[in-house]
Amino acid sequence: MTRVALLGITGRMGETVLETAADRDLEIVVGFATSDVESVEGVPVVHPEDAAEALAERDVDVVVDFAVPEGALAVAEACAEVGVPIVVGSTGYDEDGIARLDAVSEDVALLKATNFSRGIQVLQRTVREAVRALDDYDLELLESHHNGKVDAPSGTANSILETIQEEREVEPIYGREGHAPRGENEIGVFARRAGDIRGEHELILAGNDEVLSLSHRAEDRAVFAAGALDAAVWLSDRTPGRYTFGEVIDA
Ligand SMILES: NC(=O)C1=CN([C@@H]2O[C@H](COP(=O)(O)OP(=O)(O)OC[C@H]3O[C@@H](n4cnc5c(N)ncnc54)[C@H](OP(=O)(O)O)[C@@H]3O)[C@@H](O)[C@H]2O)C=CC1
Ligand SMILES: O=C(O)C1=N[C@H](C(=O)O)C[C@H](O)C1
Repeated sequence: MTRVALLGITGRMGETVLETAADRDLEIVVGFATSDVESVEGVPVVHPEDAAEALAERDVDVVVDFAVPEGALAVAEACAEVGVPIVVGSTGYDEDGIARLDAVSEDVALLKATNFSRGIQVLQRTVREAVRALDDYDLELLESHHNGKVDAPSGTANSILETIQEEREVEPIYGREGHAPRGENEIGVFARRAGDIRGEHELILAGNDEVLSLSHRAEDRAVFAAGALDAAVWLSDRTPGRYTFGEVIDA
């Protein structure tokens, strides 16, 4: 049975991962969070500062992160110290954060994905094909999330943008106002925050008297939790390096 540590155990995703783990052949043996709570659903909660000690003491096989970059980096560096693989689900990294994750992956297996739904993985492949085939169509990207989300645009929207930029030179414009004629290579990127929307992403490609819309809607956070736990089990016995969720799906 895979022994998992859960970073962000007190959060929205933490709660869903605990529920999803209950039906699987794995055990959440410790959680990390900065709040002053002793346990969540019977799982002991430890401050990220004490992560290295807790990972070793509780014989953890793999860490799953749904927190914030600051906390994830601290725990990822503890993973590197004690040799525990980590699945990184938190979003909102800057260049320095990405470089620190790369350094961690020299010592342990690290899998980072901005979205653990299988549908988004397929959407990404479809986006690449559509952008290649319709190479002169205008592109616009929209994402919608719950009102508690702190990073914008979403990690997934940024990943979709990266895929597009691998195929075509585009200049992202984050919202428009006033006199704002569309530049030839622009891609408008828009973020909505409302209610408890689980996560919606849409790319439109428009030209030649038609509009192609590629979209995805997560209906429950369980889709992300399930994907992350699949990734955790898959990653737990891998050698050091960077891995992708696409590899888990294709395995
Ligand atoms: N890759 C994917 O498929 C998905 C990614 N996400 C990402 O997961 C992250 C969490 O989302 P969500 O659960 O909605 O967010 P919440 O705000 O509900 O939860 C955040 C969690 O992080 C913890 N936390 C906050 N600050 C720190 C810190 N400095 N060190 C350690 N832990 C900390 C919080 O606990 P406390 O305050 O007690 O420390 C809490 O448990 C976000 O980045 C989101 O974008 C979300 C869904 C899917
Ligand atoms: O914060 C969320 O909720 C989500 N975050 C991820 C992101 O930033 O793309 C994935 C998903 O859309 C839900």
